[in-house]
Amino acid sequence: MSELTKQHFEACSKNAPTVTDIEKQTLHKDIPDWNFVETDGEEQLQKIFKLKNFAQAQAFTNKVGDLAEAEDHHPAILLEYGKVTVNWWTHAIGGLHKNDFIMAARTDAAYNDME
Ligand SMILES: C[C@H](O)[C@H](O)[C@H]1CNC2=NC(N)=NC(=O)C2=N1
Repeated sequence: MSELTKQHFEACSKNAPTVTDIEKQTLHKDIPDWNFVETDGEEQLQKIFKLKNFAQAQAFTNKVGDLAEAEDHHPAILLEYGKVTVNWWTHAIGGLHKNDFIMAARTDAAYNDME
């Protein structure tokens, strides 16, 4: 499990900077299966998770929802049969903050708990 999962979640104001390219590269090493995507001009982390069926995908979606509520930091989640697509970014700054990498690592841990 990535050490990032245990890192402290930082309070993030709308004046906080997005991660630098160097920070991005370093943080990405902990969550290498996540892809950088751009949606509406905002950079996001995205990963597609495979599950056995709809019920499992729904259960995983709920786990991710619980992680989000615990930190008041929310992803976009697309729930499909046997498949969940999760996007993390920080709406307040219109891009990526370290918090998004922490949430991605926690999402991976929640997925590993499903198996
Ligand atoms: C008021 C509330 O704390 C904010 O609107 C939160 C809610 N969840 C959030 N989630 C994400 N991903 N980014 C935010 O900037 C954000 N802001």
